[in-house]
Amino acid sequence: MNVIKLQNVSYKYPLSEEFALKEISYEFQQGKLYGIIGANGGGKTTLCNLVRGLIPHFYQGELSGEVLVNGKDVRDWESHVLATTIGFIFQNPFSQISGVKETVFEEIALGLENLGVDKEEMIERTIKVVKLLGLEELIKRNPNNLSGGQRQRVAFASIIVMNSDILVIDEPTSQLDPESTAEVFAIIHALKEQGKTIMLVEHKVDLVAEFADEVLVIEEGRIVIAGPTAEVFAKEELLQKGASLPPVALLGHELARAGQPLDEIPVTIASAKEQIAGRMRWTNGGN
Ligand SMILES: Nc1ncnc2c1ncn2[C@@H]1O[C@H](COP(=O)(O)OP(=O)(O)OP(=O)(O)O)[C@@H](O)[C@H]1O
Repeated sequence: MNVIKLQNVSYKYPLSEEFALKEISYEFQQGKLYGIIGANGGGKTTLCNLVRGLIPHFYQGELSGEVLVNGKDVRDWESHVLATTIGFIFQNPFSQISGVKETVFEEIALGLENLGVDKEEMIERTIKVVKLLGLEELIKRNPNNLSGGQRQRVAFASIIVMNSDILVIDEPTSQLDPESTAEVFAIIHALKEQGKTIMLVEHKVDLVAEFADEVLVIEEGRIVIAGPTAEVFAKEELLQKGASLPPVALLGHELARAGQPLDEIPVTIASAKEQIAGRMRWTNGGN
């Protein structure tokens, strides 16, 4: 079942000459993780803003085509209802903390409090998310005194507690160190396992290759390549589209050029290891 359907969507920001999105059509299926990649200024954030209803509810501009969320056009959704249907996490962990709460626990519960959720239920749901993300040690801390990685995990908790089935995540690790990045991807993976539909804008293509079911490459407002992750990253022409390839895929292409092709272009480390180990067994057997 598709939860988001874009049909021939074009969009131009107010006062802008150029369309930021051009004739975009794609269906996002329930429970899948979609990696969105491409060069800077291609339109990835604009696509996120469209799906979460900021376009056209906040940004006016010129919008044509259909944008359906759970079968209903974004133009017909009330923006506050759409905001709880789609959870949104963005790149700057520092601007995602409200600044009005003194403990991490209260910060995570804030969205539920704003919705007027019953206190007992609010505490119960917050405790569940704290446990899920292993944030027990942080709950009494002041959210304003956390590191970037800790803030991003609290931002995820604040969204997860709302129980949205669709999550739009825009470059969540761009300001994080490798350790915090790994923690954030573990959370994203767990959310996918729970059946959430996830749109993830991410420049780190090796992580997209590990976790995404499908990948969309966006260049100058158009989807130029899209499909199952292994198929998309096997295409070397991605490099001409302003996107990069996971290092193992580059290795696969190099080996093919050197006349030693693997059975298929690997896009994950596991697949590369398996194929290279298989090749070594074969070589040793041949000696
Ligand atoms: N509020 C705005 N008003 C006018 N034009 C905008 C606005 N926001 C973005 N744009 C333009 O729309 C185009 C797409 O921008 P967008 O931020 O969606 O790209 P992106 O792929 O997310 O880039 P990045 O990887 O740098 O975040 C760019 O040409 C950008 O200058």
